[in-house]
Amino acid sequence: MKHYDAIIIGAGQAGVPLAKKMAEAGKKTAIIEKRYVGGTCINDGCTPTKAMIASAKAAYQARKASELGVMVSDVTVDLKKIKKRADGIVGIFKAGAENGIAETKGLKLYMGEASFIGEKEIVVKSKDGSEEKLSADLIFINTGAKTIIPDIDGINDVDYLTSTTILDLEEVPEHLVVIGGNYIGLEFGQMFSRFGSKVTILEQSPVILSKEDEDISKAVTAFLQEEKIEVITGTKINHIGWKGDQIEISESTGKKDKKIKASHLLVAVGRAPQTKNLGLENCGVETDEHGHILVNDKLETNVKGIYALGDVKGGPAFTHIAYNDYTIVYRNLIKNTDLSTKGRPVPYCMFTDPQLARIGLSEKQAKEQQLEYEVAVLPMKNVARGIETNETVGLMKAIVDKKTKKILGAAILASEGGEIMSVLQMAMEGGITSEQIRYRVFAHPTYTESLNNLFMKIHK
Ligand SMILES: Cc1cc2nc3c(=O)[nH]c(=O)nc-3n(C[C@H](O)[C@H](O)[C@H](O)COP(=O)(O)OP(=O)(O)OC[C@H]3O[C@@H](n4cnc5c(N)ncnc54)[C@H](O)[C@@H]3O)c2cc1C
Ligand SMILES: NC(=O)c1ccc[n+]([C@@H]2O[C@H](COP(=O)([O-])OP(=O)(O)OC[C@H]3O[C@@H](n4cnc5c(N)ncnc54)[C@H](O)[C@@H]3O)[C@@H](O)[C@H]2O)c1
Repeated sequence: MKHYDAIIIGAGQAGVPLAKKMAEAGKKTAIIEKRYVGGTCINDGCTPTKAMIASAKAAYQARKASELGVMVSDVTVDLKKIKKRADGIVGIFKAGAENGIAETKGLKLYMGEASFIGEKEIVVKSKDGSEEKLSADLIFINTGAKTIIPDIDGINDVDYLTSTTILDLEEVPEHLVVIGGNYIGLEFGQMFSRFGSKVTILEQSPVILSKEDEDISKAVTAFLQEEKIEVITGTKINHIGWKGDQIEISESTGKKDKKIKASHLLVAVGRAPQTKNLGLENCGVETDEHGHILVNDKLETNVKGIYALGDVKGGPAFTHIAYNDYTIVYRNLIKNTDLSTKGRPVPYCMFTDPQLARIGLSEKQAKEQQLEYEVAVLPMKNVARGIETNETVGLMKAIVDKKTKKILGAAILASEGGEIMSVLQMAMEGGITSEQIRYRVFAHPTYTESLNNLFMKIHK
């Protein structure tokens, strides 16, 4: 059995940089990957979807170009070409991650599926059937998550798509029905609508984006409906089956029963941690009832020397959180810091157009916590930059502590919302108040400049 100082299971957003840094710090390190180096983000998540969303936006803007006095006729979409571009970008990013591993001295990549056979012992099973046993003093689990297939009658009899397999389509679906009205459902739903599909979103909660404030959820629903996307909420799907060459979805909303026929069905109801086949019973690492690995705020499991990072440990499932997990674990182990995940900001951005970017508390959460707060709202139709660029859909909203005027949270539903939100995140981290932002000088005419006007709602 080969012994290492450190083994990383999963070459995802935490695993790759952690493996490189551990090896550079002089630790004999192995990283094991069962599928593609780079994990979900690079291969089937952020990278291909954001590349394809850029194509969808180009199609949308070309159709709207006449509003800006630019005449474009016959906008057509070539999904094969869009896919080729996205695949090309994925290829470059993946090769970058692979080369980074190959060029790091003291780091060995094993391609195969890892599972525990003892507390600090692992077997790697390769696709060719060969097996190798490894052991290490430190083990880091970064195995990510995969699509949940809900327990709906008949679903396994039809050819449904997931966020991974939908990336292989080369023809635009005639009618795409999406189960789930959150990040994946809405990003793909709007993308394919802009490519030319009829799109229906089916969400079981009374609203889409049910964790967000009501005004935000309503505003997103409104712009999706404006683009002719059908949004059905409060639905219960009773059965899914074939009807000729179409997929038939039988659902009830309230007392109304409906059958919807679709050429394609996308399942986007969340993701589950990849812990089932890890043999955790052999090392004693504990999980919660959903299979997420239980960790403390230093990302240590209940077994000394075994850590879990990224999606597999539950909580917010974003690339930047997985990456931040690596920086915490690495610095604590190698740089003797005492960092934790406690109180770290959790920004996120849904890449619909306009983007929905969030940081800190929502109004709903501020109310639940019985905080004394004020709310500032600025519609994008009142933002100079938005008017000039013809991007007037959405709103900026901030929650401010009534006494200290510190920003508690923000929702920026705007073109480049993610960038605007990051400015507010920095203000929150630096303790800059809403009153200071109200009077700060920002370059004109930028979206950020409108933060003056947003906080004018409070500091009149
Ligand atoms: C369609 C889609 C779009 C997304 N868009 C965004 C976005 O815009 N922004 C954002 O922040 N996040 C986005 N996400 C989420 C983001 O991709 C994840 O949060 C992120 O990839 C998590 O990183 P990770 O390192 O925890 O896991 P992953 O990146 O999933 O990596 C885990 C790796 O472990 C490997 N593995 C699993 N089990 C084993 C085993 N037993 N042995 C060996 N290897 C194993 C897997 O093959 C995988 O390569 C998106 C996700 C999806 C699905
Ligand atoms: N831009 C981004 O940061 C981004 C983009 C895509 C994905 N992601 C990550 O991917 C993860 C998964 O995203 P997701 O959208 O699949 O999951 P999600 O858990 O965020 O949302 C799933 C939605 O499906 C609904 N749902 C569940 N069962 C249903 C049913 N039977 N019928 C109808 N609706 C049902 C839920 O109510 C919920 O609204 C998220 O945790 C997110 O962090 C992030």
